[in-house]
Amino acid sequence: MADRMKIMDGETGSALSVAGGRMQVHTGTASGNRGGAREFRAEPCRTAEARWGRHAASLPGAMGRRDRWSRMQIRLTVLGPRSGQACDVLVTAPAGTPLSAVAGAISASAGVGQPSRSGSAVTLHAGAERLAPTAVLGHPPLVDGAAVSLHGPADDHALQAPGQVPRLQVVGGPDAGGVHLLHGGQVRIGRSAEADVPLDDPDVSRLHTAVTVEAGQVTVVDLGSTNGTTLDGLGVGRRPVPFEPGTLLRIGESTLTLEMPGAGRGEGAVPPPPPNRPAVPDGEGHLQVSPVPRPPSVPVPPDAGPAPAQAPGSRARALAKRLTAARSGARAAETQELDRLAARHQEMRARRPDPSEVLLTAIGPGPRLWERGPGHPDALTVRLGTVDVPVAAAPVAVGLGEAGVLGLAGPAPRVRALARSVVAQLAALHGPSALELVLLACDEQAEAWSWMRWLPQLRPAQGQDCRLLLGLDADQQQRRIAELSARLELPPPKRATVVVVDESSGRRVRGDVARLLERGPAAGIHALHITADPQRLSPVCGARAVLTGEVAAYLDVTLPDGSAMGEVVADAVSPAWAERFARALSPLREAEGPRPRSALPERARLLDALDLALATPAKISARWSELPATGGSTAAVLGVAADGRCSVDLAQDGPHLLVGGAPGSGKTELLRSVAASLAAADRPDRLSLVLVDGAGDGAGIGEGLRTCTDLPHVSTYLEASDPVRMRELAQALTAELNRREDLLDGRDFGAWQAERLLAASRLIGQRRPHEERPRKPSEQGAVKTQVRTEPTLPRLVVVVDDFDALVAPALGSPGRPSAGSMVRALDAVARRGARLGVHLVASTGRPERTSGGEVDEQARLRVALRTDDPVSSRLLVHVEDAAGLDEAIPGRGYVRRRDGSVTPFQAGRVSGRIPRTATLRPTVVPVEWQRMGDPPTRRPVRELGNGPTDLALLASALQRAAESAGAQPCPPLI
Ligand SMILES: Nc1ncnc2c1ncn2[C@@H]1O[C@H](COP(=O)(O)OP(=O)(O)OP(=O)(O)O)[C@@H](O)[C@H]1O
Repeated sequence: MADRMKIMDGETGSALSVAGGRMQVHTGTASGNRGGAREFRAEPCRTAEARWGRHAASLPGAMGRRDRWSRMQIRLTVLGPRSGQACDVLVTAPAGTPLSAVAGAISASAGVGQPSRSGSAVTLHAGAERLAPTAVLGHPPLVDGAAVSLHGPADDHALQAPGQVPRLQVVGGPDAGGVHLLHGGQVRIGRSAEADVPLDDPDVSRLHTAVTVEAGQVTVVDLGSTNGTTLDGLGVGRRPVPFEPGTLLRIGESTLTLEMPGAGRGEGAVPPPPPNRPAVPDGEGHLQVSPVPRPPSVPVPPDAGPAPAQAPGSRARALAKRLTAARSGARAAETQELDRLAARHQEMRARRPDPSEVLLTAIGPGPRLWERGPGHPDALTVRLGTVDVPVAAAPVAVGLGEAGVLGLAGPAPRVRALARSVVAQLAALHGPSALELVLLACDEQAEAWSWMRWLPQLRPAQGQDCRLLLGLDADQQQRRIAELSARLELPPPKRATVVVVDESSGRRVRGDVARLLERGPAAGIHALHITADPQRLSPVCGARAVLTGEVAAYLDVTLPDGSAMGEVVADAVSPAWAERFARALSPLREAEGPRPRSALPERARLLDALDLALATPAKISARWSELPATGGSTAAVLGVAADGRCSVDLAQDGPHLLVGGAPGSGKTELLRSVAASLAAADRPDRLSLVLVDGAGDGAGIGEGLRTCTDLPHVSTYLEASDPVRMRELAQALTAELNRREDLLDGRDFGAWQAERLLAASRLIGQRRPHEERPRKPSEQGAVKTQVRTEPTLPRLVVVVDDFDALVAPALGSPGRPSAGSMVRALDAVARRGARLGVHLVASTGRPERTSGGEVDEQARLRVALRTDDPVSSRLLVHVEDAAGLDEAIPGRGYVRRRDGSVTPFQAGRVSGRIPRTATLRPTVVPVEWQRMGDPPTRRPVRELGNGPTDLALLASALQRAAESAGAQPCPPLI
């Protein structure tokens, strides 16, 4: 356990330190305050730590900015010194941490050395790049999904865009998706490992074809292959022929194209593609890609019929007949029709990106990244392969929206290669806000899907109890199916779900998959059902693609309209391709737009909301010194609203605040937060707090308002279980009201304060006309002191928890005999207080009991936390919404102001333990991806130990600030 920590406040020079269980608040020297330390016996708490990063990141608006302690979390793969040895690790560290801080732990995770090994003694590479120890975690290349190697430079699969170099792209076939840069000279393509461009295509010879780049010209020759080479359908022999961009090079079942970035494509050249999308590092391991609202890249011409790829096979065959007729010299009109068709297919190829385009889209990130939202015409449409009818390499695609369930069948390795291509298209073209992916596969197939662990769409975004939406064993499968099944009755959300159900090993996924496949599409849950045997495909598949042929390179496709197409060359991509694709996608995030108004954090820390995360005396003194000499502040921060801090001003919006809610809804905590934030707002000689625990339960440790008594502003604390003191306080409160009436002599508190301010400024300005020189600061200070020595009247805020227990005390409760006098005194405060600078902040657990009383009537500021019923909510804030609030989120509520507006907010917590800096220490934890579908092991929510709370930290800082400002707390009322 790390038991030493120090938090410095750079602005003020103050510090909080915890060492050996003792907490010290050191007064800063930057503002000239006296140095010193105040001590608490404290056990550092292990659990409060987890909240820190989450809260800081979750606060919206002004408080949602990433502060200097924001947390960075990335998943990396560590490649060990022996090839093939790799493990994933989760690295958590404060943003800005250098690699050297975790290099030792990273190498230890691969079984090399000790975690404590100095970072500079470890050499790490990301691809071919040697990483400097000063490389910053969370910034490229050390972002989510990166692979770092310990054994020297790794194969540079360059997760960067390929830039302006000519490249060969494998656009179709059994090993599609490759992007090969042509730097010059000869490049041999073949099945052999010796080939410069190896292709896993059984119909390709070991060394099949060569492409040569020389003096800016690109040529192609056949290297004596068995099955020959064609370029746009024309045979290529041993003599080099020019290879033009845009033409199709066919070898075996593979199709390749040449791309020459920056170069035109001859006559009628295609305009250069749009530039890649900017991906801005957020310093926390991700790259933010902003959405580009634009029409689909190639709009469908208005007069165009349905895309041939989705057209019935008969239609395609008819088009082919017309092609033949035209070739044999038919009329010019037919030729025109052909040209139109060719252009149309060019468009279709662009709309149905081939696997190499899909890879470039992820790596760029390319202009088409996540282009398809819910209304996009090609949403959920995926390319399955190509067919040479009516023109070469026409893409064949199917819309999952229409099909509902797409069945893919064939021998396991081949069908998974096809499925990889389909899933990759979905992930490249639909952002995580438009698409959720879920994987259900049996244990033994899991490894084949390991690449999916990097996809952002596989992360749970709807509160699912897991770290990735995986169902790899019976338990995970049942959980995922239960989560999805719970949505079957609901209308489809905007965000689609695609479930990948892999049963190609012959084993069935556990759970009611049949029901999910049948009813899912109507609820926006689509599926890919993958089997080895076509007979085992679900009968509800709306479209099917069955691998055929000797080496399962072709597809028989049945489209949603029932039409069929044969001899489709399947798009298939390798596991290595998929891994590279998914890692490129892993760090990408959709840049956050403005937070929706309804979005509130589940937890909020009051000190963050007060902008006092480091509550140091100097910071508080500086705040108080900005207040006018007289008057003061009655601003109280309640917590966080959707657009930032949620605060109220008792004097302006009140004068009184009533808080209601069911047991456990967070009333007491909110009252503590109000007391704490009032104290932070003004000096204890100008604002005095009287605390009353109406249910008399303040004796328990950490209970009631007793925990606030260290605030220097608290002059009086009372438990309602003491009838004698209760009667005394009731009398004292009434006497205080009378005293104020006399002093103010008919004026109200605000006017009296204004008069004092005027008198003070007169006093300061009195001698000015006769003076030859302006007053020195020391002389002004003397005048201010003189103003202060006149009779002062602090604002008084009476905070009463469980007011309902005073109104209707339980039979036999010790305070019962005096409760009536107390209620009468509080009623008087409610009635007369506004004019006299006396405010009431009261909570009620039974609004029906307190409703209609003076306190209820006079409280213009009203809060409803979760209520047991709509009636209580209505009694509190005139709307019923508080009855629907979640029990699991204490502190969530609505505030109603004088003007009738009702705003949801999350109350700031002040009794929580101070977040420890220990969590801000970098950690490197190995992760087993197959287990990421399990419920995450959570730190216990219960706070352990009795470490210092935020409230104690604030109270200590306030006491020091009050001392250094010479602010004497007000005398007790009793
Ligand atoms: N804003 C908050 N954020 C996080 N936790 C909170 C918040 N408010 C309250 N809680 C937690 O909820 C629990 C109940 O809070 P609290 O005692 O304030 O509720 P209450 O409404 O006063 O309950 P009761 O009427 O039973 O006294 C406590 O464990 C507290 O720590």
